[in-house]
Amino acid sequence: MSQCRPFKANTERALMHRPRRDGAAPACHSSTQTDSMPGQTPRLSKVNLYTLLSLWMELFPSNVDEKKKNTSPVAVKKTGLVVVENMKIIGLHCSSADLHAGQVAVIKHGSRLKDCNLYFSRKPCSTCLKMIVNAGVNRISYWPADPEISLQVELTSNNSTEDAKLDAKAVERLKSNSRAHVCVLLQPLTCCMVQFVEETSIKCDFIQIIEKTVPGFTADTFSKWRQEKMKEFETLFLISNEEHHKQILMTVGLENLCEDPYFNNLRQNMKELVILLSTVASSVPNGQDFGFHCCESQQHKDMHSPSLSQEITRHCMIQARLLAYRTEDHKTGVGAVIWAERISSPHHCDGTGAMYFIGCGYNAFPVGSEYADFPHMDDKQKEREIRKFRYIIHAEQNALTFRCQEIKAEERSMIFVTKCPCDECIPLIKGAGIKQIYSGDVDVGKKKADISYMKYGELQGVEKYTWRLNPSHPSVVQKNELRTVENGGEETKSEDEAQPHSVKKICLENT
Ligand SMILES: Nc1ccn([C@H]2C[C@H](O)[C@@H](COP(=O)(O)OP(=O)(O)OP(=O)(O)O)O2)c(=O)n1
Repeated sequence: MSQCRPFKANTERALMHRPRRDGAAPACHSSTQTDSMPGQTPRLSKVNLYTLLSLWMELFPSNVDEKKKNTSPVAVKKTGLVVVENMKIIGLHCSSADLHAGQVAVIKHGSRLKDCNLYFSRKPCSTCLKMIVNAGVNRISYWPADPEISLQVELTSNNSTEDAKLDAKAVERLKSNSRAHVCVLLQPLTCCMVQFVEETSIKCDFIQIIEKTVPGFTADTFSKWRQEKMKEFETLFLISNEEHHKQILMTVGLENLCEDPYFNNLRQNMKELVILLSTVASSVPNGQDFGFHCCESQQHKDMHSPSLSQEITRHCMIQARLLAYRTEDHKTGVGAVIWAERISSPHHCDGTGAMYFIGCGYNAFPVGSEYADFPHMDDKQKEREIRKFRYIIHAEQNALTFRCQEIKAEERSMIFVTKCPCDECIPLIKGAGIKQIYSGDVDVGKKKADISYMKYGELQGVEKYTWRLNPSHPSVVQKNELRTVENGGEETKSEDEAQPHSVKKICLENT
């Protein structure tokens, strides 16, 4: 039996793969979810955004401590977790060397977990589940591949497989006796979403900068990076062998999903989400030469005060890029996420080390408004009165408004925004006490009638990091030397003459 079951909130209609206690087939939504209006660009549903962020959190760059050897008798896989309260993200976590993601959430949020929805990148183990259920969470959604206590044969010995199976049984028992819904929430992506993400990723500020800087960069280069990422992520998040996947689903109590069409649909949905994540991850590539660096006037700081690692900044910017796909502005999607770095307590339980989440947002009309309430036009519309700009809340504004932690003056806090902050947002960011801005800078200095990007350049007292070629790259150093000579009034050569090809060569390895 299959039935349509609308999800609680109308903005969050979900395809719920949840085996029912009466043994019937899981509830199923036959149509594709359409969280976009006709004629609009495709948009990510909240459920899929949270799921993608949970997968991405699993890949949060590990610090040295976390890399220490796992001594558990079972193979425990690192897990990502997103905690959602009243439809707002209040936590982005991942497991550390000592603690699982669910345990981290209990330590961080305690009884505030009551009525929250949790999105795990793997089905949590019984140790975590019993505490989470006990805290009174509303719903626990998990990615239906290998669970936290791995069931993948090649990773486990005979003994540990037995322990893993015992754990899976305990989880089922906890699940059937708890008020919380423990389920798989996945929604098919809106029509053309993957194609849209690919097109917008290649046009995003970061790839545009590479394109302008690197001779010979083409769409094929991006495509190659994307294919490599896809392979890597498929190994991590999917189970290539269908039979193995079915066995895992049976063991974790998802036998209803082993039948077609549910099984095929499930695998298809999972694959598309993994492709989407790989595409977004490729849009801020981790080559050796490009990264987030302090703007020229602040460069001395870049050299002296230790800044965030490129791996972490890139990770956070990709979170912001994912958030941008929930925009309500069908021309320009922007995402923002605020993190801070704890200065006290050297013993961080979180897999994110000293970093902790403060808030996130995307550009959208005021909360609760309906599609037709406000104009959606840009500056091509002659009548200024019916343009979108006076109504839309910017990504940074939403991130600041719905933050779940205070911004502490004594700590280093940073905002990651996919686009340069505009003149409306710069005073807000500075006023909030945010210490660093990581952003795109393609529009810096742009002035339009209703939105401008003039204040960013003059902003003092906040460190500004933009995506560009490493200032210590030979070609940049040589360019600077050339400029010094120019200012000294000596004879200058053309850039091409001055830079032998071997020096200019820029590495674009996407490792
Ligand atoms: N740091 C920023 C910058 C912009 N926005 C949002 C506010 C508007 O929803 C949209 C405005 O983007 P543009 O300045 O790019 O303006 P247009 O959407 O009109 O596009 P165009 O670049 O063609 O002018 O982006 C945001 O949330 N955060």
